[in-house]
Amino acid sequence: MKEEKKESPIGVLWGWGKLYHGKFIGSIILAVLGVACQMVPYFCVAHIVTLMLSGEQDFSSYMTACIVALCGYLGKVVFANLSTVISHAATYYTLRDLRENITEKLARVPMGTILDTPSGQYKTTIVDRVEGMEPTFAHLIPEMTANVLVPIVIVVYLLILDWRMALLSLVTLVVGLVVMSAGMKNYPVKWEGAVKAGKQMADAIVEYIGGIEVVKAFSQSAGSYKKYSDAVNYNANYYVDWMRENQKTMSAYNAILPSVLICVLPCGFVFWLSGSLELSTFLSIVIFSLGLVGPIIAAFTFTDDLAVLGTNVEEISQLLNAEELNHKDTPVKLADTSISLGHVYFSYDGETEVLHDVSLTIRPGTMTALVGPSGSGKSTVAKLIAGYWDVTSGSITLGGYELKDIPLDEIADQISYVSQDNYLFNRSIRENIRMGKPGATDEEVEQAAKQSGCDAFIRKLDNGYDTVVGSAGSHLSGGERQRIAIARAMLKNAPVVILDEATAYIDPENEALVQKAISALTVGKTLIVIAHRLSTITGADNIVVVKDGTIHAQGTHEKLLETFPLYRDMWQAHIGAKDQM
Ligand SMILES: Nc1ncnc2c1ncn2[C@@H]1O[C@H](COP(=O)(O)OP(=O)(O)OP(=O)(O)O)[C@@H](O)[C@H]1O
Repeated sequence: MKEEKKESPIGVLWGWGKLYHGKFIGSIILAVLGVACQMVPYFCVAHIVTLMLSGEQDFSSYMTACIVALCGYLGKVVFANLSTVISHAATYYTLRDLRENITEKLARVPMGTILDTPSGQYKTTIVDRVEGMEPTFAHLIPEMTANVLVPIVIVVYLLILDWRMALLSLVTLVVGLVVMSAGMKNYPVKWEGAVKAGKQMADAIVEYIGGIEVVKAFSQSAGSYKKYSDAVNYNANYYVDWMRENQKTMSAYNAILPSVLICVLPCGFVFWLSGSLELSTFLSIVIFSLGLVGPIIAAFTFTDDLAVLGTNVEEISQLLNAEELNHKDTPVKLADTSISLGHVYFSYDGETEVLHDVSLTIRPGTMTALVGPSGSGKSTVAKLIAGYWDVTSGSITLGGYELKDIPLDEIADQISYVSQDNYLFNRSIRENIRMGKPGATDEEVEQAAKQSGCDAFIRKLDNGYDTVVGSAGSHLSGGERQRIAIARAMLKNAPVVILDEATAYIDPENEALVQKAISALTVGKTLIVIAHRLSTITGADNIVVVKDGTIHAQGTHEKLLETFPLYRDMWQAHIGAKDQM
């Protein structure tokens, strides 16, 4: 098989910034001009030395050289700053686009991929790793290019002046490079380990904070905190060990690289004494050699960034290239809201099959209830219909079209999925409800809240509809969160509504109200309900009994009571439980 050629990390990076190539190229040109100007004072000093040695007495010649040197210095300051400003603008726009692309991508990958990844990892990639690209984009690209290019030009000039001295000025550079490459040999591997340690730490802290209620309730703070503190300690020790390992080579490198004169001076004296090197050339070369050091050291400071680039780019690319849900983009015209499942098989992990040969027809405008023991696969069926995952085999159609032929946003427009743990964002109640229909007026939002029976409790809150609900709606009770989620779905007014245990948290006092609201919401709609409380679905047009990932029976409440013992048992258990309440 032909192996696909992998693009270099710099190539990938350059591709990410393609909208801003003009700016990046501009910043490189300005940075080159800046470093070139930085070298001007060295030329001027060399020129002054030559003038002095030649016995020049004209004051204006010296002053001209000083003014040119000053201009060079000012030019360096202006060009370097302009380059930095432009490269940073291009960089932050690129990082913004990158983050937006990642979040857009997350909307297109199967829910399973997202749920199976600890949220700490997403935070690390989207926030830290993307931010880690800043030095590369804003500094490495313009500054390293400039700090490498200009010394090359100077070395060429030195070669013209005296090739022996030019080579001697490069000796410490070459030795420094060799020492550094020995030290950097394991850098990418080490950085990969550091990334892993960082991720472990992020996962541990996200888990600890997320589960803090459980931790407190079960007095396990020592135990669960240990996982976090272990991760933090591991991370710190990892960096300390790494630093210790590198200390000798880095010290040697730092000592060798700037000491250019170590060869230039003694050998220069020998050549001068032997008459093969002019004094003015010798002194000019000494001055230029010293001038070389600054840009070269500046260029070498980016080697760390270069070494970690591969790992960072790989991590971000993995997210950007994650497998997407298999859906077409061409809009379709759905005939109606009929839904049909044909011989559907499904596995979350590719190993354990959760649904086996499920076939089901849901007519438009009807109510279908999925009932069955816990873990039987009811939510899985509902989520497959909502397009959260692709089926492993078999087909699901909506309005006559295969689900995978309908664009994802069109499915989202057609279906409202209300579950028992609908997420509320840390914004006002008004904004949370408005998510059902962006652009809805305040009146529409309040109307939906009234219909879902939450207007009264919202008005009792200090800030009414403008009350901020806290992280994940933590300032509200389970039942309140639930009703807001129902209001959101009401506002959305999608033709297909899936209620996955949506009334689970509603207290008996509100249940009648919410049931009434749900009835109003679902008039003329295709409704799929998953309910443990069978009394809420006795009026369904079709009740589907799911057990062990297959459909065991379906029909009306009366028909199932008559013909299907498992349903009869479930009904008896439900009635019994109600009686005991
Ligand atoms: N994201 C997931 N990844 C892996 N397995 C899952 C996932 N979600 C559910 N499962 C498994 O799939 C099976 C069916 O789960 P599902 O949630 O569909 O059942 P259910 O009938 O809706 O249960 P309940 O009534 O308790 O909500 C279970 O064995 C469950 O452990």
